Amino acid sequence: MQIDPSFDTSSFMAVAAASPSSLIYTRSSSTSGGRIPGSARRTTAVVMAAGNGGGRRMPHVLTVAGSDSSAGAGIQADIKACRALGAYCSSVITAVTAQNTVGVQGVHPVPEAFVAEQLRSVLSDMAVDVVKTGMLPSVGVIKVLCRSLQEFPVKALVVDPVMVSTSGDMLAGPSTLSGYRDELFAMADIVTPNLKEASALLGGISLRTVSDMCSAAKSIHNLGPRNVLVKGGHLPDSSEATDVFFDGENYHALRGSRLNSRNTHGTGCTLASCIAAELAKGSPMLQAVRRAKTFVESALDHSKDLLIGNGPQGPLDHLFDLSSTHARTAGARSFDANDLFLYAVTDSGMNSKWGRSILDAVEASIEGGATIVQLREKEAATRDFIEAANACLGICRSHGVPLLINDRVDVALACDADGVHVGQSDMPARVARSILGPQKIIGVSCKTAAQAEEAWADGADYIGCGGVFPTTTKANNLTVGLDGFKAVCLASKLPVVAIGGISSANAGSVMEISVPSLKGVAVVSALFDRECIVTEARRLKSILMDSSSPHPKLMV
Ligand SMILES: Nc1ncnc2c1ncn2[C@@H]1O[C@H](COP(=O)(O)OP(=O)(O)OP(=O)(O)O)[C@@H](O)[C@H]1O
Ligand SMILES: Cc1ncc(CO)c(N)n1
Ligand SMILES: [Mg+2]
Repeated sequence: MQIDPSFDTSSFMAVAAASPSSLIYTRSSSTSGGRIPGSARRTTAVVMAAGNGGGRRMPHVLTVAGSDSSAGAGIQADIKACRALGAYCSSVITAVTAQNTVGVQGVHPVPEAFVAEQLRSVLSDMAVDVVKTGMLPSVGVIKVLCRSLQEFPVKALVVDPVMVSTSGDMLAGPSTLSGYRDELFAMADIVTPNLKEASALLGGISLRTVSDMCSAAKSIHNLGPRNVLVKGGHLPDSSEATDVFFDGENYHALRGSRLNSRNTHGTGCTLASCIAAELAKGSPMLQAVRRAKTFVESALDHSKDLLIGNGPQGPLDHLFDLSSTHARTAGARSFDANDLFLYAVTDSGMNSKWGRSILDAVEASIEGGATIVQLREKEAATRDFIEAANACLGICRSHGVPLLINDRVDVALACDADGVHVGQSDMPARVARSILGPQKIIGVSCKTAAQAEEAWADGADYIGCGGVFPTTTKANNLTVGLDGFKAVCLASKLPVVAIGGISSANAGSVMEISVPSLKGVAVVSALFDRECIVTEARRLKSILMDSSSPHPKLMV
């Protein structure tokens, strides 16, 4: 099987449309003795899907492997890894294993005829792009697979010659060695043995160095596969996890640093599945291998502190990316207007005047009681701004304090901040909302009731209204005064935070306006242009609490 690097889904749809789908299906149901229920209905569905050319196709990997009850390796790893990289993964189960983080307690092979039946079910119907193999417990299963692949050719075949688990337990009999060498390797686009498997395939030779791995890759290449990846996850005394890739001409040492983690069970299955997923997406082989290795590294890194099981070998969390997606989409942080109570807005000029890093300033404001932080960096280079925002986000998240970015929607996106605050001449809130999505917090600076109305219509969460008092922080800033401020608060459908010239001397008079929409005060110099930010924040907080109706958050 040749991999076609130019493979794309549209050309595939054309082939699918041209092939007599119903004929394929009829053939498959007759050989399965008519045991697939609803075959007539499904035949119609296939014809319709192929006929109208519509719908969304996903790159499709079929894994032919064993089930791992601990779900870190085997079929379970393959399905998760493929999905993490955007491919659909169907599965033909060759064996059911009983295993956990201690080791393998039992292996129950699936009868060969039933492996054949599963293969036919999937390959005859589901437009598989790439087949990936894992645990093939007997030479009989290898032969069944070779026959199926001859009958239903796919774009590429990835063979992970699983023989021994990381815990040292046998997952395939020695007779499978001949099955791999004499039958399957010749059909494989890539074979991915670990050190023990490479050694076993080559009669038990010792593999201790990267140079040994290169020789092994060449010898295995002579057995027929187009490419070989000898995995060095178990290379002794190495601070690196180096794999050797050989395409028949060139060797590539794929270096990575070795991560110190208990949770490495399933790295091999994951790597091979990721290669298969990338090939199904159309990547050329070396790129697929590199991307797969990068994914394994990320998964290892994200799973370092995972505590699953009591044995020495824990699983990877393949879907680690879902955690951040979940936090973003499950409304983990929906806007709470009470967070506006003591709103700290940073100022780089003041920080440099007092010789403070932005991070120290933010940390001190939170320690003193700030309930929300906005980073307002007018001069910083974008790269520095993102770096500072990432650091501040760590502090804010650990205290449950939302972090907003002034003006820069791109920076907010880059660091996954909680939202943005935009002024009247910045990006319109409506546009910011469409870019940031429904979960992020958006605040808008408003001086008039009309602007407050527009902010509400644009999907903002709150408005900042001012300058309530004259300020030197913002040049040429029109002061609306306490009366003008109160008028906007009364008109606003959104919660309001007061801003402009607010300090511990006048914060009480602002809160005493006591309009329901008024939720707090925003301060810049009253915190950051003072010697001790913590003290000033504490002072302000107590003034606000004394002069406002009880703050719901503080009553809990
Ligand atoms: N501790 C580690 N740090 C970084 N990369 C690792 C580590 N362990 C394994 N890898 C990488 O993971 C991939 C799988 O290699 P490994 O040699 O562990 O395969 P394996 O023995 O088949 O795994 P399995 O446990 O699934 O059987 C390789 O790319 C390897 O370099
Ligand atoms: C089912 C299964 N396949 C592969 C491996 C290799 O890690 C394993 N431990 N279990
Ligand atoms: Mg392995």
